[in-house]
Amino acid sequence: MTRTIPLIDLDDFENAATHANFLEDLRAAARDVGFFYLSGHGISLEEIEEILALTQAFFELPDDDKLMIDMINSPHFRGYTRLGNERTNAGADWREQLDLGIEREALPIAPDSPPYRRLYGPNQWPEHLPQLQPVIENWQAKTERAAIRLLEAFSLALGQERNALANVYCDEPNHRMKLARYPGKTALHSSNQGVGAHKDGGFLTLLLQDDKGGLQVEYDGVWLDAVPVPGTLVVNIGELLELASNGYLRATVHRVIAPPAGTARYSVPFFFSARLDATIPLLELPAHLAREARGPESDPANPLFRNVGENVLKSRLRSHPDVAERYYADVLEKRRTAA
Ligand SMILES: O=C(O)CCC(=O)C(=O)O
Ligand SMILES: [Fe+2]
Repeated sequence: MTRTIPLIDLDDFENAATHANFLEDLRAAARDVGFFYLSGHGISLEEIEEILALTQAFFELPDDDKLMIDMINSPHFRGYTRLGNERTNAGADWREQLDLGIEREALPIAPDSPPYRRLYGPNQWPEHLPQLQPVIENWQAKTERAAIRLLEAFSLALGQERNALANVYCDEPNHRMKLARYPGKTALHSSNQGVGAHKDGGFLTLLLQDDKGGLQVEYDGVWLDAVPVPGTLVVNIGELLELASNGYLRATVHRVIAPPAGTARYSVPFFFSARLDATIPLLELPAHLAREARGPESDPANPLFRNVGENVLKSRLRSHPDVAERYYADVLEKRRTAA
């Protein structure tokens, strides 16, 4: 049994000489640890440095600038979240962040529209950092491309057609991302929780982290450190891929430990999901893989929904109770009375 997080090179996918081994390594990495480092993702070191520098510049803006784009202004869960205002696994997280999604107009909402339609809409951009928007849009395009290539590779590795999952993201792939800053511990805040233990809700997460470390992956009952590897992204499986593969692949539990006093850690997670109106298919696995599929995990505290919009909305409502109360009171009320 390995106890290290493997490295996968996406360039090996398109190369006839390495294609078959690549698929086998990908399947094994995703099945075993559920986390891997990714190179060959098509993003240059300059682009990585550029987005990390702008992430830092964003958090160095005066508080007033950041609070002007507070997430509480946005029914689409876009914008700035102050330290301590986000919750994971019933604890307060210790990071500040800017949440971003696909830039588009809000959809018209009718009384019987599914609530997840409220998730579509514009971002909130900081007025005094105009360089940010083009850099984010470039990052979204590049990571989306890498995520789609990976999903194609996963489909093949699971014995499917290359585009077996395409109809759940085609035309309208959906994703969200954030810029995050984890401050070091202080006398006032000595908890270890940067972000509490959780699974990601989408298909795949492609995360850029700086060189500080602190990301940990649960593997066979122990926490493994996802030690930073320069130039790579860290990829993990989300709940939608767990559902599609009938639990053959598992959405991996992970967390972030707060950095030591006097330092800060920056990260840029990108969460690739699917059309919000899509339903996740159950892939028919070849017999030798189907035998090893455990079924999706059933956790009453975290139900997994095949309806993409519902699954995405579930984690948004849980992470940002203040935004939920303001714009989704009707949904919360319905869930309370149904419970
Ligand atoms: O910042 C990180 O390294 C991980 C963040 C994370 O797991 C998340 O936002 O879902
Ligand atoms: Fe996560």
